[in-house]
Amino acid sequence: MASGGNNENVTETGSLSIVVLGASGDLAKKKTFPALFNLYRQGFLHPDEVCILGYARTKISDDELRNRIRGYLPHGKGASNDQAEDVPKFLQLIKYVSGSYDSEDGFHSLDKEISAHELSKHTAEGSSRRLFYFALPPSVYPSVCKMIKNCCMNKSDRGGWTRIVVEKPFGKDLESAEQLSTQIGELFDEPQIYRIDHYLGKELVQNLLVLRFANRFFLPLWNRDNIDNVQIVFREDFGTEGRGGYFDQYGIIRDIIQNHLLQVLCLVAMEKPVSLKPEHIRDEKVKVLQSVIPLKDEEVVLGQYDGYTEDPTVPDNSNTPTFATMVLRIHNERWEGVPFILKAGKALNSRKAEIRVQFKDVPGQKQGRNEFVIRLQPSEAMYMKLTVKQPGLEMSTIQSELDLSYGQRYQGVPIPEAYERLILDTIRGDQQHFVRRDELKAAWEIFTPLLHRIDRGEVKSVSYKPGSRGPVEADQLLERAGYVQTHGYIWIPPTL
Ligand SMILES: NC(=O)C1=CN([C@@H]2O[C@H](COP(=O)(O)OP(=O)(O)OC[C@H]3O[C@@H](n4cnc5c(N)ncnc54)[C@H](OP(=O)(O)O)[C@@H]3O)[C@@H](O)[C@H]2O)C=CC1
Ligand SMILES: O=C1O[C@H](COP(=O)(O)O)[C@@H](O)[C@H](O)[C@H]1O
Repeated sequence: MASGGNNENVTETGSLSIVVLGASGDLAKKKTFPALFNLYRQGFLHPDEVCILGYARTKISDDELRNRIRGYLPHGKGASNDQAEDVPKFLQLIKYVSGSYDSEDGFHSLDKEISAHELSKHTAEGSSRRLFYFALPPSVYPSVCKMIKNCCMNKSDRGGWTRIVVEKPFGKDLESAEQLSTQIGELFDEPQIYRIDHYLGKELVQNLLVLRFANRFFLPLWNRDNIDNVQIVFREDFGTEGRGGYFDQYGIIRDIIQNHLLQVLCLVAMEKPVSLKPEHIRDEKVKVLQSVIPLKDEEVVLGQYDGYTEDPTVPDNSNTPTFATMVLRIHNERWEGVPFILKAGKALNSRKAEIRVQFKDVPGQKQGRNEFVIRLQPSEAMYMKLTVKQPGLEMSTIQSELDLSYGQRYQGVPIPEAYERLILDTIRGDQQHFVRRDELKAAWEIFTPLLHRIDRGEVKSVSYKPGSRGPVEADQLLERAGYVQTHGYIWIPPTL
């Protein structure tokens, strides 16, 4: 087997080449390079080991690439002096190679640059680390994998490794995803493939397993006997904004629900893994996905915001949903009968991502149900809504909260960006927070029948006003699923 990850004998030090493929693009400049910069600043990328190579078709010089990236690194207002001083040092680590994605010339040039770097660090052949980050459209993944395999691998296996990080979307449906997986799988072994889902790198998503399995509070309650419904919500207060062409081919289910929200669902619903080893965790996630029963039409609401088709890159008659609420049901002992409501929308009235676990009624208690909310963003927090006696002489009850707001509790502690953490995991060979092939397959199995029917125009999106809560039908579905909104709860933010 080729060397990859999850192997105790692999190299953790020595020359490290990080190649950003698609270096001239949006993702690279907005996410990948800033994440690398943050890792560099914190000492995770050592200047005496690392070289960063950008690769793309655009013909630009090293300096032109550096200038494109510079503005996206935290160095202006709000950045510390140290950060500003680190920028030029970091940029000097970056070189650029131009070439196409389907011819060997460019990849031979890339290999030459990598080898020159390895030689300059006196790295023995085959013991170096080579990381290829695909900030590219998936259509070119197969040819790029082939080029890397033919031209850029470690020359022999002496503890070094070659790993690839691939971005979503991994296919458009079950068949295309499986085809892509097979093509990549013929060239790389699973431990070399890091399918990134950046929601798995968010602080409070990473906290989920600790929270669930390290606290007595939750262990006995986390099941159908106590929990009435679970909502996993993603809301954005802006539309597709210049990404209409891409978005229209995918829609909100492929863009957010099939990956980000479903990954969160797995962590909320899975059983305790045998150990914290990546394979054990991923085994449990796959079991959850395989236990999801087929979606029912009456438990799906799709929406499209007014004005979406005014984008010139979107067809006038597009049925692509920019909003969806749907109920997933997990057929197992723990969750039978508990609706998992996944909700995602663009151009809504607020921006947030959260998990809301609503508990069943307490007999005779009318104040409102207990809820446990984990807010992934903005302002990471978790809070429990609970009933207490109203302070004072009278015996009356109100809803209040136990509140763990990260900004308050962990003042001055920086929360790492998702991409930063996940790239570091890749360098360390930890696949826990990456999507395995069978997981991906099971995820597509859930949504493919519905997606095909939407693509054929058999399931329609209803319209909603930008800046609203989305279609009213979605709130009606929520109510039918059993969610009871708490009225009269007022949160008073704590002051220091
Ligand atoms: N640490 C902190 O920062 C804390 C903050 N708070 C804040 O207090 C406020 C109240 O908290 P909370 O009650 O948990 O959260 P929200 O008021 O945001 O939402 C409560 C629930 O009601 C739904 N909802 C809101 N409006 C409607 C509607 N018109 N029809 C149907 N459903 C609706 C929401 O759905 P949807 O998600 O779709 O909007 C959500 O499921 C929030 O702003 C919250 O952020 C409270 C405690 C701690
Ligand atoms: O993957 C995607 O995620 C972003 C939202 O990411 P977040 O970390 O800001 O919540 C979304 O805007 C985009 O459409 C989608 O492709």
